Amino acid sequence: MARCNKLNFKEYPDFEMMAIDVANALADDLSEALHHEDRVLLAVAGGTTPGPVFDALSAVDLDWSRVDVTLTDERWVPEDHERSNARLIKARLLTNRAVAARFLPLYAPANAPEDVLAELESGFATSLPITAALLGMGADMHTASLFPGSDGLSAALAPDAPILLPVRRDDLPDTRITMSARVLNDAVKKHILIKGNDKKEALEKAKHLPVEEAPVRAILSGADIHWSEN
Ligand SMILES: O=C(O)[C@H](O)[C@@H](O)[C@H](O)[C@H](O)COP(=O)(O)O
Repeated sequence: MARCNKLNFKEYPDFEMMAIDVANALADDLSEALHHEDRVLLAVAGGTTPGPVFDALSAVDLDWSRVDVTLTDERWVPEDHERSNARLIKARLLTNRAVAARFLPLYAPANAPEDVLAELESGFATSLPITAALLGMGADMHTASLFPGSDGLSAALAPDAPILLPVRRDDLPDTRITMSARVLNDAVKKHILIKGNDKKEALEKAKHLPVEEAPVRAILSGADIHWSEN
């Protein structure tokens, strides 16, 4: 993999090739870990970019019955809501061969995440650390729901942060729940999937900013960055 300013940066000629390559990389991470672990944990971002990765990954032949699948973050909306990441994952990833995987949700019916945080975290009691994480990034340098300027960010960046935290910012339509930076960064393998020149430039900029302004920095160390222009 080519190195770009010390990041493990891989550039692809098009998004389709990138999606297939990233799906294969995730499948390799999981298969390798399944040789020596009873169960493995895959954590994936939602949003608009990773759908084609999920399509390819869901068709891979591996022992999905020993795979737990969760989200790096979620919108605090019911699972049938159009902005629900769980809805996306169930439609695009937990299908085909991957239908045998076990889903660990970051949402439970309650008005606010604070009401059910303990219950949600208990789902991870025996699953952490994350075996493989597929993360995205916004042009504002957020990753998962670690948003610059949000309520909850400094707690989520703390070295002793809990597994899950609520995050709010006035301009976000939903309350978010996110895995803490500590838990995401502890993933055995981290893949960051980004598309477009604006995000490539944002990533370059992030390396020179404090983590509070560029939260993606918290998970960059050792991560493989996968980028295509279109
Ligand atoms: O559920 C989410 O929205 C995320 O986990 C979030 O961090 C996402 O990865 C970025 O916002 C990039 O989103 P896009 O892929 O839509 O650009």
